[in-house]
Amino acid sequence: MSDDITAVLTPAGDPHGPNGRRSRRNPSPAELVSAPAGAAPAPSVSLPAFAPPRAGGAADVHLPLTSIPDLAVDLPSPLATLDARGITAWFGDHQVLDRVSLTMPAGEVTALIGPSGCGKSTFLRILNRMHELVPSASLAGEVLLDGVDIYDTGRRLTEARRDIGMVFQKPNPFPAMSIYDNVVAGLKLTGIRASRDEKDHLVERSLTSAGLWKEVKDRLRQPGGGLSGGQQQRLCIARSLAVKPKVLLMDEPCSALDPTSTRVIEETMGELQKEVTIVIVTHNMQQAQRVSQQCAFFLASQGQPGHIVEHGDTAEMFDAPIDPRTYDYVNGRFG
Ligand SMILES: Nc1ncnc2c1ncn2[C@@H]1O[C@H](COP(=O)(O)OP(=O)(O)OP(=O)(O)O)[C@@H](O)[C@H]1O
Repeated sequence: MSDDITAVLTPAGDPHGPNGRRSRRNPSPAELVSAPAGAAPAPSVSLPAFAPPRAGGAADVHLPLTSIPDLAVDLPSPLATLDARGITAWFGDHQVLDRVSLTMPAGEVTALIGPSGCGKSTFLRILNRMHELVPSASLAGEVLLDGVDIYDTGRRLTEARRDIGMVFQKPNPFPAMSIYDNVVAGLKLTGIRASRDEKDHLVERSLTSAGLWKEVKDRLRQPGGGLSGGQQQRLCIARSLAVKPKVLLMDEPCSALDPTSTRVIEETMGELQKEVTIVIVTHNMQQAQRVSQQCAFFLASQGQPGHIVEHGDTAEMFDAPIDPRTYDYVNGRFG
């Protein structure tokens, strides 16, 4: 990526529509940096189904790159709590979540568990406004980051994405781009300027936090695609960390990895939670127990939309769940 790239940001428009539903808008490059490898960019859409037309349509706005002084220094982001309130979600007319409320406390790891199709990933994607990339998607409810609604019309989409990063199931570094450039890629795409020294510092800091620095410090100019799967996933974590998010969302981050790489990522999460609040979707009950302090059990039963059956302290959820369905699920009796 060249240094003179101009960040092209697409205004979010009004995410609220009639009936309290929020709906889709055009993807920006900042969204595409966090999109899974191989995922087709969301189609360019004119106007959301539920939002009133805006004069002039969704024209791109070229914003100058801005320097954010606190970004590239050692100061950690203040730990933040993420609060989802009454989240209901649809794909077209298909309701997939029903009034899901969950507090994900600052500095803790919250695990989302439940059978396939119960809406865990949809919920996760709502937490950083990726749900709206799907053309038919809409939602109702609030997502508060330290009390501020990330869907508020006064907040830029890129701001929400910077504060709430995402790591996907399949590692998705830019394969031909160097390890160094992979880490700093998010800066330009979120409109942040940093000096060479700041970038050097940020790369070392982010790779160290992601548990990868020692393995790659002598080959930072080699392509990210040359790393092993587990290393690539940690590179993606480093890329997310480079913009100093307050929350890191992880959607089955170890499901494509071998047990050794999985253990390294889990250890990395243990260190990371000191500087960032983590929400992880996992099908691995042992992993949920190992890495999380809070746990939420989702279920979509008998054609009903997904909802939370039970949530709370992870040890209690596994040792003494209140609901018999939770007991059955965490003991492998279904799902
Ligand atoms: N892009 C989409 N378009 C239409 N329906 C979708 C889309 N993505 C998910 N769904 C539907 O939403 C529901 C919830 O899916 P979601 O992927 O959130 O569940 P999940 O619990 O994460 O499942 P898994 O554990 O298998 O990943 C499912 O019925 C799914 O088919």
